[in-house]
Amino acid sequence: LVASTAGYVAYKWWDNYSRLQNIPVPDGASKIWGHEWLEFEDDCGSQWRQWITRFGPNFKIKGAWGHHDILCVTDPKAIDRILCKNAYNYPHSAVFRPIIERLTGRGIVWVEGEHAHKPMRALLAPAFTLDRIRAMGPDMWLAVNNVVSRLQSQIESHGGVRDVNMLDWTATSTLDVIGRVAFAHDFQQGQSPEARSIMEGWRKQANLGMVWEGFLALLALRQFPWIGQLPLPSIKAQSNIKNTIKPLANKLIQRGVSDIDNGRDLLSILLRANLGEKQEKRISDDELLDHIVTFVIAGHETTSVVLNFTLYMLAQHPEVQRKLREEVMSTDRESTFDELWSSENFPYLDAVTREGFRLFPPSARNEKVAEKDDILPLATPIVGTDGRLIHEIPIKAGQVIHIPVVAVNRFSSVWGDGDSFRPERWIEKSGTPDGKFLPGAWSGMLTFLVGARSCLGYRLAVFEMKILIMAFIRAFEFEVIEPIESRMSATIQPRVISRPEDGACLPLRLRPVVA
Ligand code: HEM
Repeated sequence: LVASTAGYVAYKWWDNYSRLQNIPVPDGASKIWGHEWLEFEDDCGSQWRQWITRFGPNFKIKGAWGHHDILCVTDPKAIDRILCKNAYNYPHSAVFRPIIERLTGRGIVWVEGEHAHKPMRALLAPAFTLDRIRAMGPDMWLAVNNVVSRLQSQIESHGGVRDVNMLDWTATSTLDVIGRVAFAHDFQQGQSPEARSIMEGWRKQANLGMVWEGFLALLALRQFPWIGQLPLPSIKAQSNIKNTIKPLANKLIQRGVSDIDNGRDLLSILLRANLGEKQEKRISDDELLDHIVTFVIAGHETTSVVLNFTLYMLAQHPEVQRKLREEVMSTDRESTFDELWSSENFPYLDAVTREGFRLFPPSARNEKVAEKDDILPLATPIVGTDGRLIHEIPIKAGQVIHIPVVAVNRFSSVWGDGDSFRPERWIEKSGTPDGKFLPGAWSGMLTFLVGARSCLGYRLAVFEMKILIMAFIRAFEFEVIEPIESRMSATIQPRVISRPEDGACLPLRLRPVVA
């Protein structure tokens, strides 16, 4: 026993020693938690930005519980290698795969490897073309208007001003939109039992992810993956959303072909495409349902996160809010995709939307693991611990890599005043990298990632966000009640600084807009 323990410790030491030699490492690592606790505690990338300022765009951090060092990468050429040029060598970390399977089933976010992922993406991509998204406009407006009207009536019945936890309303509106556009389902402004169950399930997961216990649970799963197979209530709860959505979508499939002939929703589009395929190339109903669950999960929480923080920013910056309202009140029409997609008709709405997506990427950090040895080229050489310049970083198989999306999106060297909410930068164009910094990434930012596994629904998300902001700003004035911080969880969450025990929360004061 002693000999094998000593052998294991020696192997772990050598494995870690032989990785990432000469790469700078910040001080202040805990013997037990490495730097991972500091990373977890971070408020929207400030810790990463401090490390970047001190050690340059690429450095390593110590892993918790003796895990090997983790490489943090923000160099654009290295990111291009990981996400674009050699993307299939960098799958999601093994910890997340079972969680993704429990959440969504074996859909496109779960699938790994070029041979499995590429054909699946080719199958789903035609559901997200410009024409498809264009046709979803009326359904999106219907869902958003219903939620806004319900909120208006509540506020009127309370005498015209009300303090509201906006989290409830943003989650409701994005769930209602995705219900309609993913599988023609009406979640009844968050009132149906299924909607309540989905939203409560998410809130619980988000709250757990923000606290010490959630951090510990992830470390335990990484160290002892078999824990994920135990019948623990918190692990079983991860399947609740999938188990709620699948029967609802299945009903639509069972209604038969005639009903889906003209459907504009993603399920009808996929069903029609599937029926057009030769028998041997068709996918099963079960796989189709996994895709729909994936769309609902990928599209619901993410969009509500960006909307939460954008509304908070607007509440914090009344002058921006007033200017935006002036612009969106210039018409009371339900603007179409073509009117909203380009920046020409509503330049300020476009600028506010981009600024929200830039500052608050729901997935603040992307984690990848190298499958095979590789070499990461660097756009800018870094100074190694021995003082010499490093032009490329050799990567060993199994290396865990963090891409701190939120820090990349806020780089002051790229964006100027990167931490400030300043929509004007998109109008002046002076403070935007115009796609030169990360070629191919939407608006030069990493919010939707870039490359082989970038977001398939980004057009839908941007269109939806503009409709949501337009509808809420036309209807209400937003005021800050208490200062909010942003916390890392599966997606970033707002929390009242003075009341962390409340969990995810966004109290705002709302007044109806008088036309
Ligand atoms: C604010 C809104 C959204 C953001 C910020 C966002 C962001 C992302 C990111 C970062 C990924 C990559 C995940 C990873 O591989 O680690 C992703 C993938 C994906 N997203 Fe989105 N997303 C949003 C909305 C949507 C919507 C509305 C849909 C569709 C209904 C959607 C569908 C997908 C799909 C299908 C993938 C998997 C792509 C693949 O692996 O090939 N997303 N999204």
